[in-house]
Amino acid sequence: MSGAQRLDWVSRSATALHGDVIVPGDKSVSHRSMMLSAIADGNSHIRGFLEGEDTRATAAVLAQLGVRIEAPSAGERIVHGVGLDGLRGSNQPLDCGNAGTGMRLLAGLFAGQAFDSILVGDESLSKRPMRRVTEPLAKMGAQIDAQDGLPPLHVRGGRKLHGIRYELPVASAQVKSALLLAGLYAEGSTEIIEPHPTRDYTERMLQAFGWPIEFSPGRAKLEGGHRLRATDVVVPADFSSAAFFLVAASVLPGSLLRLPAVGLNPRRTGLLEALRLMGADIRIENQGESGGEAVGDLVVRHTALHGIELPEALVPDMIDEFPALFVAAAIAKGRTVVRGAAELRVKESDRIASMAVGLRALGVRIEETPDGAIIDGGAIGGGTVESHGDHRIAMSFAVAGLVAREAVTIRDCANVATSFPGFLELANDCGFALG
Ligand SMILES: O=C(O)C1=C[C@@H](OP(=O)(O)O)[C@@H](O)[C@H](O)C1
Ligand SMILES: C=C(OP(=O)(O)O)C(=O)O
Repeated sequence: MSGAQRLDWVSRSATALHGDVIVPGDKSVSHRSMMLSAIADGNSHIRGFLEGEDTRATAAVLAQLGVRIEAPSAGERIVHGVGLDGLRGSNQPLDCGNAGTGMRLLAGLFAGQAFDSILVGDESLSKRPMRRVTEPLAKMGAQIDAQDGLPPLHVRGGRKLHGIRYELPVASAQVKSALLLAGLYAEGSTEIIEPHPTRDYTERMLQAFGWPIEFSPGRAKLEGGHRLRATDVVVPADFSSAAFFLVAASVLPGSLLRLPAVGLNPRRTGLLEALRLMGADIRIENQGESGGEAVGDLVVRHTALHGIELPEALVPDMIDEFPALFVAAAIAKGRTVVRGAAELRVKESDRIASMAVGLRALGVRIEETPDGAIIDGGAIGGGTVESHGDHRIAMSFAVAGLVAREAVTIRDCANVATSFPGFLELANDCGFALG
């Protein structure tokens, strides 16, 4: 995030990780729960809401547009829905912070409003491609102005939207969700076809709020002209946050961790499969359902990992877990090859480049390819690495430091608060030596 908040961490080798680690609420589900509650009729109660900067930015944008949001306790929100057409325009820019999910979904939601909105973001978000949403939204009749396809986005109000059938060129739940949210305001039906199924939280949550929607893996279809009914939402723990602990306990000898009640939507758990292919010992216990989502306790024990050729089909199901996977690969015995993951280059940082530069600084042999990397595992040395303003890069190098021969200094870690407030404390509570 901003230069004024620069915060460096040092991660040192530790003996073993033990205990229960309760990770915070899911970021994707939290964003969506706030957006749908805001435009529903009636009051929705959200539990497990992620108190991260990304999801709080989404809540602040909706509050700026006239939605009353109460926060009776941490992770709890009561959202007084204003109905589908109840948002009121603001003459101030709407700040999405660091959140690609926030900006892209809100662009879809605001495309059908009567008022203009200007969506802005921080330095990292200001470099992220927005044509993937502005172009298909324009096909629906929206007008969104951007310079070279980058934020700020000026979403023009008062446009009449119509549904489209759209085949996504890249697997992206954010693009799919932006179009579905615009589809609520469109005449006729909006149908999205995906090249590979992506997380279906928007579809499930629309259904929970009473909007008729057809969906199956890789396809979703809805029509305009209905209403959303307020409902209660229980947000599961975020698998992407759990991921750092899955890798940490897998690579550090003697470790045994339990991560209770983690969301296990199959479109999110690709890393579980990848780590198991590498030899990891991760079990699921107490499997059940919470708020319509599969949840379970993840129990992870140290085992020696070996390199793999990552099956490309797993890529969309673990799209946010590659920085953590790269660390596992750097420690595993043998070579790991990742292909088909070019999307990593347009996240909060270019995650292939950020990891390659950082791992090389720690003495790891890694070769970048346009859509992945080839990593030769072995010992990790110490050194200094940059987070590149990217929360997942920062946390991944904190994991690398656990097994490094010397201390690993990670520059600029304040951004961790975007998705995982309290990471440092939780990590140290289970045995990290991070400060
Ligand atoms: O829909 C979502 O909540 C998300 C979708 C993914 O992005 P893409 O849609 O760009 O793949 C993911 O990387 C992001 O962290 C959250
Ligand atoms: C890519 C991510 O989020 P977003 O696109 O919302 O910034 C992430 O959290 O890894």
